Amino acid sequence: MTHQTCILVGAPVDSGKRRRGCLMGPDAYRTAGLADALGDLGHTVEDRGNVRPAPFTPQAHAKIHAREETIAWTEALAAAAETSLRDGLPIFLGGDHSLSLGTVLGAMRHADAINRPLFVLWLDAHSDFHTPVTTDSGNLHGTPLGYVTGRSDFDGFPAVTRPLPQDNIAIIGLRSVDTAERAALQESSIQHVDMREIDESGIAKPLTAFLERVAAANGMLHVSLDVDFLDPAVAPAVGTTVPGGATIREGHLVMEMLHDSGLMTSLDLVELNPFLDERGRTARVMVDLAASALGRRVFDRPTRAY
Ligand SMILES: NC(=[NH2+])NCCC[C@H](N)C(=O)O
Ligand SMILES: [Mn+2]
Ligand SMILES: [Mn+2]
Repeated sequence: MTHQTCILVGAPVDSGKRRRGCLMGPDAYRTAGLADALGDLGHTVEDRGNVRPAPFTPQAHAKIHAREETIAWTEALAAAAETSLRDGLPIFLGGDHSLSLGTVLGAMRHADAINRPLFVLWLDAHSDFHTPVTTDSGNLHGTPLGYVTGRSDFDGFPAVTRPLPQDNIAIIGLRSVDTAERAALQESSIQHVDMREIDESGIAKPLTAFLERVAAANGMLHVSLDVDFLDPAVAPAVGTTVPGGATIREGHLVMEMLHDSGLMTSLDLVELNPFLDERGRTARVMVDLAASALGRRVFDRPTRAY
């Protein structure tokens, strides 16, 4: 695809779980050379710096960690997502996965405004489909898909007036799903692809099926890439490692196919915890994956029509 305006939006959200460190993510991506990698592909790159939440008053909760802070981030990031989507292809530099409560909400508002359906591709070991009531951990990074699909009990968060249809979501890479999430997911019409299915059929098959649905609906496509989608052997800098994840090549194949499809309209890079990294190697892997999603390739291939 042709040259795009890539807008880097720092989202140093660290409130979605108890282990600190994701707030350093945006600067780790900058240090690992994300802007140059995209610029080298011929794109215009605009770094808008980091979003900041409006002031909030923390309250004590028996169960939910940092609820008010996460609400403030959700509002700020929804606004940033809506604005940046008007100007180009935003890449949100996380930050933990609770940032996607905001980025997906903003993408939903933008899609509504231009009257196109929004689709979401969730690349993750986890389904992040909890609500503040079903969560065992109290960590809101496990809830963004619950929130945007309109599940109940997100009191105090911006209202989700037109929920994202479950049919418009695919989760690929699953290998850690809590009991309450599993029940809800199996009752839902979310396309959910676990590691076994990837092992048996290859990752391209379920991804192709999803991209065909996006293309047929002339959809916008928000991609949310959690570091723990990858195997911890190749991407150790994440607080919620689960063995048996995607290989580097599976990660690149997904990104290359996304680029070939021409469908991706926004991207989250989430859960990088530079405090847990080994000399920046996970940050560099994530930058390389983003570059593949924006057109870096070994050889040109005939484009596949979806
Ligand atoms: N974005 C993530 N890394 N989510 C992990 C969630 C893990 C677990 N399901 C929980 O709710 O606590
Ligand atoms: Mn996640
Ligand atoms: Mn995860």
